[in-house]
Amino acid sequence: MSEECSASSCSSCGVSGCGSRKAPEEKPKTARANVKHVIGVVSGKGGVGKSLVTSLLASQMHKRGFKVGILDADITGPSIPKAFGMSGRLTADNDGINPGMTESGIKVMSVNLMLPQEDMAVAWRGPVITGLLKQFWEETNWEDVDYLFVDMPPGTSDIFLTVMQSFPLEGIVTVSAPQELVAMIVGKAVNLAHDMNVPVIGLVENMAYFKCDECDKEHFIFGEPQGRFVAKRYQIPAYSTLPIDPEFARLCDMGKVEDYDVADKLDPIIEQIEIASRLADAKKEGEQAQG
Ligand SMILES: Nc1ncnc2c1ncn2[C@@H]1O[C@H](COP(=O)(O)OP(=O)(O)OP(=O)(O)O)[C@@H](O)[C@H]1O
Repeated sequence: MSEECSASSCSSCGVSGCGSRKAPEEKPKTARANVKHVIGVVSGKGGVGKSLVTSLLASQMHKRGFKVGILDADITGPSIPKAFGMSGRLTADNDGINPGMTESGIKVMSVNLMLPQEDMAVAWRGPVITGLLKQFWEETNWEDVDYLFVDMPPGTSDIFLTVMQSFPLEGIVTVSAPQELVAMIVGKAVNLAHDMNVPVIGLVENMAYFKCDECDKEHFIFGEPQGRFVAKRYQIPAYSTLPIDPEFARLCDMGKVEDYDVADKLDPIIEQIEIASRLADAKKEGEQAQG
């Protein structure tokens, strides 16, 4: 029998018995074993469209027939449930916490699915957030997931470091807005990822241009996009641009982000994610063959 989670009654999820749940090694099985590939989506700065890109990548992978999950690690600014129009509270059972499910079937774990009201502020200190994130990873009943996308907190805070250190990230996709300053900040995240041995798979330059309905011309409002040069500078193998599109904001507000037709705009990133996964699978098979 499932019971409801409530973050208001406990520093983490508050499910009765949850706080005294046994240590991971004593649990029958963590869902972790069935999550095949974990991809982080990062940005050096807030508000550049990281959650939007996470949602679009997850939706695209799901449309390609993969089983997909999103772990919303942006604990103090969670926006994934709203973008997918999810409400209601999570449930838990003896095996762990059951993730929420989007309309199309993407699994989602987010603190906003634990709060009594979606506008309730999360003013928790770092160690509490760190504990919650580890719980999200270790104690969620993800079951079979081909690709788990982690919407990381913006910047390079201690929470960012926790995710980088505790989650088996196969690679990260970094999101930038067109201003050079933001690109420079992205460079910090990229350098940190390199230091932590996590490959940077792709760079998405969001809000790179605006396409006029009338003349069908692309206007580069913030000047010529710098992302291609940034990608080259940091040896990031895939690069995509997304336009400023009021439809994004409209669909996110309506909770219908899955309905956005991103066409082939993110294909270079998606192809690179698939290449990274194939490499990781081959590496695992090689290690298993060696015993
Ligand atoms: N290309 C775009 N065109 C129009 N609106 C956009 C675009 N990208 C993002 N937005 C809007 O900007 C807002 C911020 O986007 P989003 O939440 O994805 O940013 P974020 O980087 O995840 O922010 P934070 O890290 O602070 O949570 C949202 O309302 C989103 O709909």
